[in-house]
Amino acid sequence: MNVRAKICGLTRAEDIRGAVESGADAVGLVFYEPSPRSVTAEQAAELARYVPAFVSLVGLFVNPTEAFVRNVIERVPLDLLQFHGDETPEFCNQFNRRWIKAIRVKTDGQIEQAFSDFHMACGILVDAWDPERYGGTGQSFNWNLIPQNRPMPLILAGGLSSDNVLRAIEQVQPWAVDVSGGVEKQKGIKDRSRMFNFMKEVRRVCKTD
Ligand SMILES: O=C(O)c1ccccc1N[C@@H]1O[C@H](COP(=O)(O)O)[C@@H](O)[C@H]1O
Repeated sequence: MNVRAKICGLTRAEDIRGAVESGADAVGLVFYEPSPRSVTAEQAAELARYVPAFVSLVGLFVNPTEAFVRNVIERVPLDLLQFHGDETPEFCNQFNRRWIKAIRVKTDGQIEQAFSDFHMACGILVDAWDPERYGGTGQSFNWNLIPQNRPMPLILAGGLSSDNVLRAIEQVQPWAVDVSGGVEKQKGIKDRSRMFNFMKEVRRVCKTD
C-alpha cells in the first residue's frame, strides 16, 4: 500500500525544510487568522521558496471571502486549496485551482454526502468535529464512520501522530494522511524528530505489502 502524507500548519522555513527532508509529499500553510499557525500571504510567498519540485504546496482556508483567496493565490504558488470550513461546492470550484474539502465528522452518512456534494474535489479530507474550532484540534474521531466504498481519494486527519498513524492506516486504508499538532513541540512550531518519526511510521506501512 502506498499512502501519501501532508504535514500542515508550517510557519518557519526550517520546518518546511524538515518536513521535506522527512519525506512528506505535501506541506500545508494555514490562511486563517484565529489559528496559531496562521501565515500572511507575504510570509507564505517566502516559505514557498523552500518547497522543491514534486512536493505539493497546499493552502488551507476556513470560510474565506472570494477576494481573500484570490489575493493569496495571486501571491503564493499554491498547488492545491484546502477548504476547511462551511464552504459550498460552488465556492470551492471557482478559482481554477485543484482543491480538497475537509469534513468535520460527527454523524453517520456525512462522508457519503460529501462524496456526492463535493464530487468536483480532488479529495475529501476527514477530520474530527469540535463545537468550537474548525480544525487543528489534535483530536481524532470514530474511524468506523468512514465508509469502505469511496468514489474519490480520502485523506485522513485529526489527532494523528507517530503513535497512532500506523494503526490508522491499517484500519482506514486512506489515500493520504494529514498531520499538524501531532508533530509539533508547541503550536505552530514543528518538531523535526516528530516529523521524521511520523513519516517513518507512514513509510513502514508502505513496506509491509
Ligand atoms: O491547524 C490549524 O490551526 C487549523 C485551523 C483551522 C482548520 C484546520 C486546521 N488544521 C487542520 O486540521 C486537521 C487536523 O489537525 P491535527 O493533526 O488534529 O492537529 C489537519 O488537516 C490540519 O491541517
